Amino acid sequence: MSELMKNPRVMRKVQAELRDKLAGKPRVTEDDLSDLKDPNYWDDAEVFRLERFANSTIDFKGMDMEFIPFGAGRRMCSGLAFAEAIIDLLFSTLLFHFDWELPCGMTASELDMIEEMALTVRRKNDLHLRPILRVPQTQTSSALLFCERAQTSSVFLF
Ligand code: HEM
Repeated sequence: MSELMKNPRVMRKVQAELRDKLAGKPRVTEDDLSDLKDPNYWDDAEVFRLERFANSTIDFKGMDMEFIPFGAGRRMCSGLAFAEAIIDLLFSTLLFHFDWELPCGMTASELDMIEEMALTVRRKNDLHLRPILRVPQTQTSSALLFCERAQTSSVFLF
């Protein structure tokens, strides 16, 4: 907002674009902004399709501006290397050893995806899952111990 106030030309441009697009509407809703990932850069921009990154040369470390999960520039995430290592290890461990079920016969289409805006965007409601052990461990890891303990109480809070 500070930058927009300092640059009235940009402020006017953004406002004109919004007012043109939302002409006649009483307020802005999330649906009105659904094309903010830009379909010029992403096929099916609104679809969760992890494969899109499999053979991609797009850099997520702040070099390619269409994809900056850790931000970019001087104030970008200083935990990037740590997060990258931990998330790969954690998710690979969870997905390798366990299948995952929604509780009480709930289907994927019934799963609520409501988000809550805070310092970061997160799920509004906890994700309750049931882990089913498929590949038992041969060595103890803390992630597995956690899941195995959760498995005994049948519901896993994520
Ligand atoms: C998936 C995991 C993570 C994501 C997606 C993420 C994302 C981000 C983003 C988008 C920013 C703001 C960057 C900007 O303003 O341009 C940020 C800042 C920051 N992150 Fe992360 N982050 C993650 C994990 C972590 C971890 C594990 C740590 C610490 C161990 C960490 C420490 C920080 C710090 C200290 C900043 C502030 C940097 C500054 O303002 O100079 N982050 N992060």
